Amino acid sequence: MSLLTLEGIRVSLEGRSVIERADLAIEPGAVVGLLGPNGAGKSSLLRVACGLQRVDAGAVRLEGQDLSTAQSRWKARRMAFMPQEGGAPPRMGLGDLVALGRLPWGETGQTARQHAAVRFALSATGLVDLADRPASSLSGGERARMFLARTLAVDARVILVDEPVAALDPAHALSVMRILRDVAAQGRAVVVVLHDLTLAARFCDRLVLMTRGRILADGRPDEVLTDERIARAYHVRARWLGETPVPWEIIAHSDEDA
Ligand SMILES: Nc1ncnc2c1ncn2[C@@H]1O[C@H](COP(=O)(O)OP(=O)(O)OP(=O)(O)O)[C@@H](O)[C@H]1O
Repeated sequence: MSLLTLEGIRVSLEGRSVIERADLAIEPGAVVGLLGPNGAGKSSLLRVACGLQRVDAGAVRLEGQDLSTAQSRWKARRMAFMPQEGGAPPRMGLGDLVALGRLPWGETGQTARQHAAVRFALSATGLVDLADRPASSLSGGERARMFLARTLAVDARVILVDEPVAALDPAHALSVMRILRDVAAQGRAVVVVLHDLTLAARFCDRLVLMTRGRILADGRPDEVLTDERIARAYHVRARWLGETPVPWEIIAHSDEDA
């Protein structure tokens, strides 16, 4: 059974249609990459998926239950969302901010920080040594990893992340994509908005390509990322040079064996 389904979603904002019609079923165990040019509706669709965006038509179901009638704590324990803009970090330490991911479980303060999910999130994002730093003192990339860590700390079965690697250097981008794969392999469903087609093709099991509020294609990376579709969606020409649509790809950290 799908963990998360979006059925016949339509959204308009300030009189403009933002999502024309979208149907999506998300299964556990997979990383789904949500792609498309700026303004295609990716963030709007993620916000719909986690119940933050009102819809004009359609329904979202989480574990078969209509999200609009689901109890908020039930929802918050099952679904974690990392928005594109994490906002200015409040005046607190990084470790405490990541521990906020435990709030849906009724844990606060030190008990939350001691939770295995928080320790896992800090370690997976490479932030253990920064846990006592004020969140406001972090670099853009460290901050992005902190917000991802807070999302992972929820220990939710559905993880929705909007552009988690946009601010990251290649090594950290690689780490984050591997984390997403690892958590999906634990039987979770991961939906990740990406602009990097190389990372998307390499790490996602499935890609959903959006343009102008519609889903243009949905399938395996090699099925979705055709020259014709890349041109249609992004208005760029891509040349397929074998395994990936670019002549090189980042394959591992430099201290790892080839
Ligand atoms: N609050 C709003 N009011 C009016 N229009 C909005 C609002 N939020 C988003 N939009 C519009 O909806 C469309 C889709 O926006 P959305 O943020 O979902 O796109 P996106 O695919 O995530 O883009 P990007 O890659 O630039 O992040 C855009 O044209 C945007 O201008």
